[in-house]
Amino acid sequence: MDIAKITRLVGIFQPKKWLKNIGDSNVLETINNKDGCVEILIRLPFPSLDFENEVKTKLAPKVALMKGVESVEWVITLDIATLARCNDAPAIHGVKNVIAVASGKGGVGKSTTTVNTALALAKMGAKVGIMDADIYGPSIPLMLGVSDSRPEQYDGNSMKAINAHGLAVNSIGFIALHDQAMIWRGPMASKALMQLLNETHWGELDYLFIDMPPGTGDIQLTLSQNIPVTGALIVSTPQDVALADAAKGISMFRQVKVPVLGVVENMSTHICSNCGHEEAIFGSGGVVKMAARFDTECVAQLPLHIDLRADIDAGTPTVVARPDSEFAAIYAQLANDIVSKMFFQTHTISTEIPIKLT
Ligand SMILES: Nc1ncnc2c1ncn2[C@@H]1O[C@H](COP(=O)(O)OP(=O)(O)OP(=O)(O)O)[C@@H](O)[C@H]1O
Repeated sequence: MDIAKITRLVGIFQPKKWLKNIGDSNVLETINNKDGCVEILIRLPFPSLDFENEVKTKLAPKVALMKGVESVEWVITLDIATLARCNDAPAIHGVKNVIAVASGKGGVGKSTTTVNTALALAKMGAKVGIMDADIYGPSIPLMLGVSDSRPEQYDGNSMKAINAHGLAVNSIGFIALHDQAMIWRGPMASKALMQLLNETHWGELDYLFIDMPPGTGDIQLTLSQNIPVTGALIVSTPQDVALADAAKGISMFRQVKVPVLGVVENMSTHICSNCGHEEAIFGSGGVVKMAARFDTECVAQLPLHIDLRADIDAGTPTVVARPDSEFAAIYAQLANDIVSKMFFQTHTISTEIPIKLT
């Protein structure tokens, strides 16, 4: 059996599409050969459903047909890269990459999208967390079924993130009464949220999602400037009023040089749970058009469906409650697309010694 040929085959297959620079992160780790039983170890810098699918459908059959190859075992492991943060902001202790999820308008499904996408990414093997920064409606604890929990003290001066469905979670709702948080002035709210971010012991995370407060005011602007964000995801419904606000969100992130990963169209159509009839109650095609106008793209379309609402209200989001559903598949593809986009649109940095903001 010709190991060099297998190496070449894997080499030709992967750097073209999967890596900007093969020297950046060696995807092909080793090939072991024991009497025709080949073990191919691949190390990916981000979780990828697409890569696994292509290995299975395109590469594996070619290797299996090679002379002298009796059997092949593919081992795909993750060694998630730390990517450049906007404005070179200092890192959050233990956190490799930060994804801000924002919406211009409230109630469009930003938290629902955050929770399901984070869970989908965790299912793909990444270590994921969520910080609920939505002072106007901190709903993440409820959505993950941990609203009665409280973060424990850690090290005397920080709190330990709660574990919910395998995610590390902390919420402004755990530490401030809802009515109290809502009336905070801009600087007070931003300070409290930065404290929550930096004084939480997140553990080792590959990706931390930040569920931002809706809107594009002072608080949101200050947060986008101070949080070491790798990329931002915008959520909108296809309705004109929501789109106008989502466009303001894109402009806000661009102003502070945060790369926008794309726009999720939530409540794209309504699917009747009785007859399956699909209707574009908020209009159709709005997000695709708006995203194109702002030189970004619509990264996913989720319908308005009773299961998505009922699952999350019960504290078991759809990705967990119905892992084989079409909705779970859409969130998995969304998670897949944003992490690969982040990887390709920026550069890898070393995991530096983090400096805490106070
Ligand atoms: N695709 C969907 N299908 C059905 N219900 C949905 C969908 N997306 C969101 N919802 C429901 O709509 C309500 C608002 O969603 P969510 O809290 O995620 O919005 P939000 O944008 O985070 O709101 P806020 O502005 O309060 O932060 C929730 O009850 C949620 O369950």
